[in-house]
Amino acid sequence: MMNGYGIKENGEFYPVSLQFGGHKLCGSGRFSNVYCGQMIAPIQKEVAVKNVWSDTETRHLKTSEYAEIQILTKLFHPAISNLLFFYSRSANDKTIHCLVLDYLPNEMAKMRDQGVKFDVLDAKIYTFQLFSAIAHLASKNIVHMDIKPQNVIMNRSTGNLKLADFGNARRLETNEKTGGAYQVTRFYRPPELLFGCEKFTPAIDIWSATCVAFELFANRVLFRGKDTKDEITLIIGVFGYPTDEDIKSMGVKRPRVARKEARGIETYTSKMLDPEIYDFLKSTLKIDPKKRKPAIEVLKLPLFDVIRAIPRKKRSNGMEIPNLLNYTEMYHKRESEVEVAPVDIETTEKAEKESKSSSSHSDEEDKGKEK
Ligand SMILES: Nc1ncnc2c1ncn2[C@@H]1O[C@H](COP(=O)(O)OP(=O)(O)OP(=O)(O)O)[C@@H](O)[C@H]1O
Repeated sequence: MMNGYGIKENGEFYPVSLQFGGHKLCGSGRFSNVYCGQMIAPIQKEVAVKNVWSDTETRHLKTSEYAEIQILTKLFHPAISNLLFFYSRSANDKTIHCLVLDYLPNEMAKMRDQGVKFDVLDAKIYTFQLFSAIAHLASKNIVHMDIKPQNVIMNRSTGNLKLADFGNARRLETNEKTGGAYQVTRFYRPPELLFGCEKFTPAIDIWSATCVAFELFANRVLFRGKDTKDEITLIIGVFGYPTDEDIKSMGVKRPRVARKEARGIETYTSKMLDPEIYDFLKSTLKIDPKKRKPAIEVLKLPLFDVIRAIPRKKRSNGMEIPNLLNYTEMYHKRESEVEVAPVDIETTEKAEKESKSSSSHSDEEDKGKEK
C-alpha cells in the first residue's frame, strides 16, 4: 500500500491508498522511467507509472507542486494520458515524483521504427484524436511543447490514441519565454521557434501535430533537418521565404538562409496523398502561426467525415471505428472513481516522507535519472 493523492473534479487533491500489482519497464525518457502494470486499488485498471527524479530546482517542491502534475490536474480528455493519482517516494536521499497515468500499449515512434504502416482510415482516426487532444489543451490555455511520435501512445487494436508526456507543457497565463530555438524536437519544431520567437502559443502544437499526422499518412518524416539551419532551409524550400507580414507577426529577425521559391507541399511530397489530406496540411502548415487553423476547426474538416458516419465504418482489422463523437467536446468530467477515505492530508504527507523506498519499483532501475 502506498499513500498518494487523487484529483477531484474541481482540481483539489484528496488522500488515497494506492496498491499495484506487478510492473514492467515500458519506456524511459531522459529524466524518467515509465512502468506499466495493473493497479489493484483504489481502482482496477492497467496504468502507466512515470517516475521522475527531482532536480536541484524541484527538490524543495512537494510532489503536488511539481509542474507536470500541476498541468495535468487541469486536463481531462479521452485523447490525453490523464493523471489519475500521484505519490512520492525516496531513494538514495532523492525524491521521486510518481505519476499514475492512463496507459496505452503502443508508442507511435516504436511502431514506425518497426516498419508498421497505417492505412488512410487509421491515419484519419489517429489524427482526429491528436487534434481533439490539442483542442482541449488550447481550451485550457496550455501548450504541450513537445508533440512527437515518442509522446503519442496508441492501442492499435481498438484504434485509440492518447497524447503523453506533459513534462515540457506550459500554461499561457504565466507569460514565460520559450527559450526559442531549442524547444520542441527539431523535426516537429515550428518556424517561429526556429527563427527565435520566444512566445508560447497553441499554434506551436498545431505545427508539431501536423508533422506527426503527416507521418501517419505518409509513413515518413516530413522535415528531417540535420540541424536548425537545415530544418529552416527545408521549410523555406516548401513554403517560400517568410514575407514581411510573417516576420512582423512572429516578431523575429529575418532568417539568414537563401531565399528560395516555394515548391509547395504537393511537389515536395511527390503528390503522394489524397487532395483532402493536402487541404488539411495546407490549413495548418503556415509560416505565420496566426494563420494556422486552430485545432477545434481542424476537427470539422471533410477529411474526418468518415469518423462521423453512422453506422460506424469498420477498420481493416474488422473492428469498428472507435466512437469519437464526444471527443470534440472540450469538457469531460473526471469520474469520481474512488470513495474518498477519511484520511487527513497532513498525516498522509508525513507518512509519505517516512515511507522511504516503499515501492515495488526497483530503485536500481531508476538510478542515474537525476536531472
Ligand atoms: N501513459 C503511458 N502509457 C504508455 N507508455 C507511456 C506512457 N507515458 C509514457 N510512456 C512511454 O514512456 C516513454 C517516456 O515517457 P515520457 O516521454 O513521459 O518521459 P520523459 O522523461 O518526459 O521523456 P523525454 O526524455 O522525451 O522528455 C514514452 O516515450 C512512452 O514510450
